[in-house]
Amino acid sequence: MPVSDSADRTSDIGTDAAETADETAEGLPINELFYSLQGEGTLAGVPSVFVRTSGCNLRCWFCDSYHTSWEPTHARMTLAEILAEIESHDADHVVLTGGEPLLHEASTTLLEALDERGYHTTVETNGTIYRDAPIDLASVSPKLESSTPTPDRDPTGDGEWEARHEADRIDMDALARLVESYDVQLKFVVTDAEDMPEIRELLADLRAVADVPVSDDDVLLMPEGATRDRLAETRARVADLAMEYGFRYTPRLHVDLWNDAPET
Ligand SMILES: C[S@@+](CC[C@H](N)C(=O)[O-])C[C@H]1O[C@@H](n2cnc3c(N)ncnc32)[C@H](O)[C@@H]1O
Ligand SMILES: Nc1nc2[nH]cc(C(=O)O)c2c(=O)[nH]1
Ligand code: SF4
Ligand SMILES: [Mg+2]
Repeated sequence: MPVSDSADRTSDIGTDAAETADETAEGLPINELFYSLQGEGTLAGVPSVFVRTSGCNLRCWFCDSYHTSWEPTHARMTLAEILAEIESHDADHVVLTGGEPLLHEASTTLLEALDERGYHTTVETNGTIYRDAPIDLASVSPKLESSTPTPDRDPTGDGEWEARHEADRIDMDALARLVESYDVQLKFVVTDAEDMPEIRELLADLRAVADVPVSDDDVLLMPEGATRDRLAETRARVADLAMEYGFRYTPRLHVDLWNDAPET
């Protein structure tokens, strides 16, 4: 269902502090809600309902969900409306994504309601926020230095977000709590070999602080690219890097199938 044109659209939200419990009653800012195939990660190919919240605490220059981060637009939906829309599709997997879905306290309430109804839940998160919720797969995509919106790569301005993004993109405590609490896949967006030393350092730091092992099997390299043309430039290089380093490769099936169309 396209929800981005709804009349109750409000202005900018969710770019600063996490939302409070008071706001839970008002539901969630939803950019889009649609049925598709999971395009990324270990569940690639699984029919799933996607719930995309709006608002993000980071600003990756390459963000393929521009209208949840750089220019957030949304309709607020109550949890009852979201659940009814999910239940109208014949799927047992739900993917909660964004934007950054864990900014919102109400994401926990939604996940609890989905769990009660027997859904498998995947949460797509940048790994900077921990919440205690029934999450079957935490699909964590920590952001590398190559994601930072430097002035030459800023899609809207002159690098105004560079320092804040750089300061906030890794929170080792939140990452450790996520890997300790949930089944996790660590899904790194990779462009070329320059990304690899940082991935190895991040894994070493995480393994030093986390109380559970972090297997290379749970580390996925995903080619950077929001369009078929861009993926054609990055995917073979990233596949080679996965083989060289012994990590997994994940495709972006939805980009192959539907390019950059909304609600896919
Ligand atoms: C839009 S994000 C929303 C969830 C969360 N904010 C995050 O970044 O993980 C969903 C997924 O798309 C990935 N992504 C965003 N832009 C991308 C791009 N241009 N190429 C490849 N992956 C991208 C993110 O890394 C993340 O795994
Ligand atoms: N088909 C499809 N699969 C996805 N897996 C993760 C996505 C996301 O944006 O979080 C995504 C998405 O946007 N579309
Ligand atoms: S963290 Fe996710 S939603 Fe936020 S800007 Fe980066 S890719 Fe986009
Ligand atoms: Mg996507």
